[in-house]
Amino acid sequence: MLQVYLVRHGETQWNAERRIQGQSDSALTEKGERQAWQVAERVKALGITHVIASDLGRTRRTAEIIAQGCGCDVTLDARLRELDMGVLERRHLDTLSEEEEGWRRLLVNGTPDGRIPEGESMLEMSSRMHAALNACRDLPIGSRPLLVSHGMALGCLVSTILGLPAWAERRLRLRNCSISRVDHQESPWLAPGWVVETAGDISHLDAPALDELQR
Ligand SMILES: O=C(O)[C@H](O)COP(=O)(O)O
Repeated sequence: MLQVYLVRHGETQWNAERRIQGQSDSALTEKGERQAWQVAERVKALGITHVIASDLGRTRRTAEIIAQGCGCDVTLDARLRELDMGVLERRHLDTLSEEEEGWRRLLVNGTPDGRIPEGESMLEMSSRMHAALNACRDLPIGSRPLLVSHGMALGCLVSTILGLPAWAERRLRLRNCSISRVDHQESPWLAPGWVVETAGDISHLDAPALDELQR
């Protein structure tokens, strides 16, 4: 059975500042680097064969550290990027106007094509995240990949695997450098396809980790 590990990148400067990142980027903090090393330590005995990461800087750096621990190379896949937050990227959460907050609510209130102006919908993100996950099934038999991605992107992926809507991701805390695992099974009785084995595990971290909402 194919097991795929899902890791959210380490804490970044903008995570700490509560600044919206989306497909913009900021560097890992010292804590974020340490978190990535703790993931590497945790997974190095799991027989990871591939480390595949969103091509944004924060996920690439996290993946480089994990790959060093696992003795793998890093492969980049832009489909694993965070939601494109359009005109609100780089903005501090506490500076948003009522109208701008309304745009964010469109993402999570079930509006099918809800999006921030110039941004991406949750359905569009869900589609590319599933494509990236399903690409793991084309890896050689016996592969054990680890994907490095982002809070909303991974929350949306796990939620939709569970049969929840893409916007349910707000109900699932995936903190910085949390580890989740999804398995692909063939059993027709036990829901064939992807199943969630674990979600949001942070037991390997030595200090509390941020959720991007920080509330
Ligand atoms: O700030 C954002 O865009 C998200 O809420 C969190 O994104 P991240 O998981 O890439 O930090």
